Amino acid sequence: MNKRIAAHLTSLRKTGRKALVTFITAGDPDLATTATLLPLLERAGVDIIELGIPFSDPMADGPTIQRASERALAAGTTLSSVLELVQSVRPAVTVPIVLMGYSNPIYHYGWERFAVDAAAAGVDGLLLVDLPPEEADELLPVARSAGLDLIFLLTPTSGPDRIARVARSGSGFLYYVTVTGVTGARQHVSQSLSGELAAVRSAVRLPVMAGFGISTPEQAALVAADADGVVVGSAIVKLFEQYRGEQLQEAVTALVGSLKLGISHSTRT
Ligand SMILES: O=P(O)(O)OC[C@@H](O)[C@@H](O)c1c[nH]c2ccccc12
Repeated sequence: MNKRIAAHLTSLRKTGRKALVTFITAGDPDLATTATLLPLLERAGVDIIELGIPFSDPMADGPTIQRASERALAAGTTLSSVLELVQSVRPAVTVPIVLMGYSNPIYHYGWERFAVDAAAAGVDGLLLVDLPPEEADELLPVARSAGLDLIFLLTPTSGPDRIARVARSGSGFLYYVTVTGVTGARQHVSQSLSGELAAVRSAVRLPVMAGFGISTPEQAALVAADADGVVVGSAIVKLFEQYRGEQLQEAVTALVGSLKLGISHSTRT
């Protein structure tokens, strides 16, 4: 269990607040921008930072995040330089940092070496999109001993056995993917989401963060009502296609602020 994630989510729950989790790709458009944005995201109100490790074949990502990965790879971003970046910004960022990625680069880096190096850099959690609990037998023990939470995904098609398996293997929080398909802003939140989230939350002890397709404060408020927090990625990453420098910082701050406000108006527990 990672102390930073558990402490932060417990304090939110005790004060009846919902978490805002945001995703950006490390190295998009360069690592200097990422180093500036991580403390800025915390100041804007983000509770957990998801930091994407750019990958050449991001099969779970829609076009917006695919293009972010391409920009980061074009800038020469590597797994090692992402870990160095986290280490350099860690003193300025108190909220948890969760690395998001695909298992291939981590496998080549070495499961145990990665868990040790990531924890030493100040990473709090890891979500590997294409590594279900059944294939995490090597990573789970070394992540646990390094104090890294392994976060697993649930989807609308996850049955009771799957939910139990993911809840047993994962720690920190569970990620509920609100729609079937890839990441990317959607027009509407699924009508069945509320019931699905209620069912998952009653079956697991871990906090449940819901993501995919959330791009407006209204959508964030709607989803937050039935989850412990919401995840927003593409709507933020889209700003990287339009802005750079100070303008990007202002745009990210404004969007995060509006999402945070939307979630704070969210009702129910
Ligand atoms: O981009 P969206 O639709 O706002 O969804 C969040 C998502 O981008 C982020 O959590 C994420 C980025 N890459 C992923 C791969 C799998 C699951 C989740 C992710």
